[in-house]
Amino acid sequence: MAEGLTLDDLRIARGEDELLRLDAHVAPGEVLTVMGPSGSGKSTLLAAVIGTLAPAFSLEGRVWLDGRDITALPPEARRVGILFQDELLFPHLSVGGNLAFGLARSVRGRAARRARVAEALQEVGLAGFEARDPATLSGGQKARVALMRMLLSEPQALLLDEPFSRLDADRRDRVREMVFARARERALPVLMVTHDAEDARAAGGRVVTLD
Ligand SMILES: Nc1ncnc2c1ncn2[C@@H]1O[C@H](COP(=O)(O)OP(=O)(O)OP(=O)(O)O)[C@@H](O)[C@H]1O
Repeated sequence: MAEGLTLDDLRIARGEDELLRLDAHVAPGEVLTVMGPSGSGKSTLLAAVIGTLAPAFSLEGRVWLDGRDITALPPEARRVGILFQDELLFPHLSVGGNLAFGLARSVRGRAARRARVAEALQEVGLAGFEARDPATLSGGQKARVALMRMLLSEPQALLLDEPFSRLDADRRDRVREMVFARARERALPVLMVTHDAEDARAAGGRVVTLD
């Protein structure tokens, strides 16, 4: 199997009703945008890829990631990162605590972990924000922390579920560019669900529409 994310004749049904069918390969560094009306199954598709599909649904076909068949793996073993519309930062942890939570176990030792968190904050223009309470951040700052928390877990693919829709227009452009640039640098395949044609245009890749 090729590098990247492959949805190999994926079919999701609820009882007798087929909700969606998709056959697609997303190469490393490429963005595939999925559009479609409300209820067409966009979030359900992402749930199938991260491994959190509700029991009401059945799944056929396979999901491959960098040559591994991840279809039946538990979510934490898949190495797929996701960003949602809501950043979902842990409110009881500091910014640094949120990032340390995401940090891959392979980074060992207190000093090394601290350094990696500091570097991540620096990378998104938030140097020195370790002790801040997430509640005191702007929407764009929260989005950047969520992005780095996800990347620190060293995913091999990135899923985006309307991640920019809560941001105001100005921040949306900057955060979007930051997310796509990081994904390209790390050669991550990206699967993005959105209602926003501007997201699709900025991603620059192929668009599939669910009906
Ligand atoms: N846990 C669940 N159990 C049963 N049916 C569900 C469940 N979650 C969603 N559905 C149904 O599955 C269909 C697809 O839902 P989904 O959330 O994937 O759509 P969507 O395209 O993401 O919609 P939106 O654009 O509004 O977010 C809908 O008919 C929805 O009601």
